[in-house]
Amino acid sequence: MSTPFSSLDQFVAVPRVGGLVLDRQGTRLVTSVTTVDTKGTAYRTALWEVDPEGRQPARRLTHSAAGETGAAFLPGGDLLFTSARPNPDAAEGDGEERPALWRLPAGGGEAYLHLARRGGVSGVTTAAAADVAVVTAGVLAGSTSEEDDADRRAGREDAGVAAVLHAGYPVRYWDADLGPEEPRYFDLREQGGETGALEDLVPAARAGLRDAEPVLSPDGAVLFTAFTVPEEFGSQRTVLARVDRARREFGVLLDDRANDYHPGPVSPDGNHLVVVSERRTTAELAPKSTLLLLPTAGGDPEPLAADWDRWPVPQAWLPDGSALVVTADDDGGAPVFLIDVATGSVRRLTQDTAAYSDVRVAPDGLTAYALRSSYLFPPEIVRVDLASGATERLLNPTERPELPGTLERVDSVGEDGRSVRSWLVLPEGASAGSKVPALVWVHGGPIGSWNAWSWRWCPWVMAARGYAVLLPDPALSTGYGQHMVDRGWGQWGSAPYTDIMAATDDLVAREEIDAARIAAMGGSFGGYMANWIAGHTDRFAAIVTHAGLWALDQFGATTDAAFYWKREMTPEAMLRNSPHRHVGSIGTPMLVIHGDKDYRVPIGEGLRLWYELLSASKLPAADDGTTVHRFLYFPDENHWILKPQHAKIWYSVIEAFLAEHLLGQERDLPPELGL
Ligand SMILES: CC(=O)N[C@@H](C)C(=O)N[C@@H](C)C(=O)N[C@@H](C)C(=O)O
Repeated sequence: MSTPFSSLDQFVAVPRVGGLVLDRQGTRLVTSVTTVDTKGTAYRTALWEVDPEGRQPARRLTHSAAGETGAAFLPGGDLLFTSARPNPDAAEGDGEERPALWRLPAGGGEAYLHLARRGGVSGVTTAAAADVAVVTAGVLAGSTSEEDDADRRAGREDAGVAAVLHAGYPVRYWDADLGPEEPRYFDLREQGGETGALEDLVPAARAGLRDAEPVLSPDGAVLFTAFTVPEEFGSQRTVLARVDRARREFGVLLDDRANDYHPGPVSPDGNHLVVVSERRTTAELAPKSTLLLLPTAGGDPEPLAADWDRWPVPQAWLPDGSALVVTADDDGGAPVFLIDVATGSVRRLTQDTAAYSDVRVAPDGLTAYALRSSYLFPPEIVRVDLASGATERLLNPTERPELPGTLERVDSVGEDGRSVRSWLVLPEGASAGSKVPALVWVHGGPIGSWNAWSWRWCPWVMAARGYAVLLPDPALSTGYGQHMVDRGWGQWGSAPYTDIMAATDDLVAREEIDAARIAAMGGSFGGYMANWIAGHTDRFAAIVTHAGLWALDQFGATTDAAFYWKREMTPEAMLRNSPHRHVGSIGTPMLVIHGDKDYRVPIGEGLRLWYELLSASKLPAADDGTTVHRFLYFPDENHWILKPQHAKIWYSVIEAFLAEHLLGQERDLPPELGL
C-alpha cells in the first residue's frame, strides 16, 4: 500500500467515515461514508452497515447519486434517512430536488419514499423506547399550512424572488442566508404504516429553533430542545424548552441571562435530562461548560461533576441509569469518560490519545460503539468495553491510510510557565542531518484543540511534500483546564501569541528542522493569529491566512454572531488586539485565502487585508503593480473550502507559495486557475 497523501487526486478520493447509529436491539450499526463523485467535483455520502461483532465486512446499504444522510432507526429496525434522490412520484418542477425522508425496511428490499414536501426535510429524531419520530423541516414564516407553504414557495420560485425582509438578528448563519424559512418540529404520523404525514409541534416557534437538535424522552412523550430568544441590542440567549407532544404544549424549563442551555440525553427511566450549561461570557469572564441534571417532572437542576476541570460533552446513559457516558477534550485527545450519577465521580475509560464522538451504548450496558480519530488515522468505528475501556477497531468500510511520516508529542513552556502541548508531524526521513522546512499551524475557534483528524487541515499532505507540521494548543485551547482558556480570554495578541512563539522556539531548536525555512498558517481564528504574527515578527519566511480576522472592529459588526464577539471584547480590546493596526510592520510574504460566502468571517476581512497589504505593508505592490503577496479567492465557497476540486487548488496553491518562499523553488500552478 502506498500513501494517498502524495497525490491530491488520491487524497480527496480517500473515503471518509462519519456519524454512527445503533438500533434498539444493539445488533445493527449504521454509519455514513463520503466519497468523491466520478467527475471529481462533488462529495457523495452513502449509508453503510458495520457488524458490531466485528466478524462480517461492512456492507453498503444505500446507492444514489444524490447521497443519503441523517440515519435513524425505528423500533422494528426500519431505517429512516434523508436524501434528495429523485422522487419516483413527483411531477416535473415539484421541488423534488429538496431532501425527502426515505425508509429502508429491516426485512430487506429497496428504500421507499416515506415523506416528501416541497420545502424538504432536514432531519429526523426517533425515541429510544417508543414508536415516535420527529422530523425537523423548514417552513416559510408566513405560511399557515403545508399546502400554503408549498404555494408560497412555488410563488417565490416562479417569480424568481430571493429577497428576504428582516426585522431581527441575525440575518445570516455560517454560510446560509436566513429567512423567510424557519425550522419547525413535526410529528411524523403513520398513514397505513407506509407514508408519513406531518403535524407541527411548535407552530409558534418562529426562528427560535435554528441550529437546535431535539432530544426525545425514551417514551417519546416529551421533546426537549434549545430555543433562541432575541434580546436587546441584537443579542440573544439560548433557553431550554420542552414540548409535550400529545398536548402540543411548549414550555420553557431553564432561562436566565447568565447561561445558555442545550439538552443532552434523557435517563433511561425518563426521570432526568442532562443539560449542558454554557456560561455567558463577558470581557472578564471566559466561557465555561458544565453539566446539570434536571428532573423531568419538575424541580431544580443539580450540577453533575461540577469540580471536574474539563468541559464534558454528554453522549449516552448506561442502561441502568447509574452513569453518564461523556467525552471531553483532554490533553490533545478527547477520551470517553464515565460519570457516576450518584457521586459525580469521573472515571476515564479509553486510554489512547484519540478523540471520540458518537458514542452509542448497547442495551446490555457492557459495550459501546463510537467513532474515534487522531492525527494518526481518520474517523473509524470502534467497540469499547465499558468495564475495562479496551477498544477494538471493527471491520470498517475503509482502511487506515498509510502515513508519510511520524507523529510525536512536544511540550513547551509559555512565558508564564504554563505548559503548551503540541503535536508534531515529521515527514519520512526527517533526521538530525536532514534539516526539513516546517509549518506552524494555528487552530480555529479559538476555543478548541488540535485533537482530531481534519480533512481540511491535513498535515500529512504537507508531510508528503517534505514539511514538518507543528500543531500547538496555545492559550484558549480546550482540554487543559479552565485556566488555559481564562489566560487568553480577550487577550488574543498576548498569551495565545507568546505560547505559539514558545512552541516555535522549541520547534526550530530541533536538529531535524531548518530554522530559516519556517512558515505560519491558520484558518479563522488561526487566520487571525497568522495576521497577528505577520505584524509582530519576521521570523517566518511566509504566512498563509485562511478566512482570517483582520480588523476586529469591522469584523465584530459584520460577522453573523456580532453579539458573541461583543461580549468578549470591549471596543478598546478589539482595537488593542486587531492585526490591521500593525500592517506597517508586515515584512513577510502573505498568501490570503477567503471564500465569498463566508458569513462567519465575512469576505470584507480578506478584501481589506489584501488592499492594506498592497498599499501599507513593508512589502507593498511595486511600481508596476506586482507583489510578493497572493490572494486566493473562492467566489462560491464559504468559511471552509468544501468542493474536492477546490480543496486540491487550496493545497496546490499553498504548496507553490511555500515552495517559492521557503525552498526557493518554482512550482507549476494548477492549469484550472487559468493563469
Ligand atoms: C460564534 C462564534 O464566532 N463562534 C466561534 C466558534 C467561531 O466561529 N470562531 C471562528 C472565528 C473560528 O475560528 N472558527 C473555527 C471553528 C474554524 O476553524 O472555522
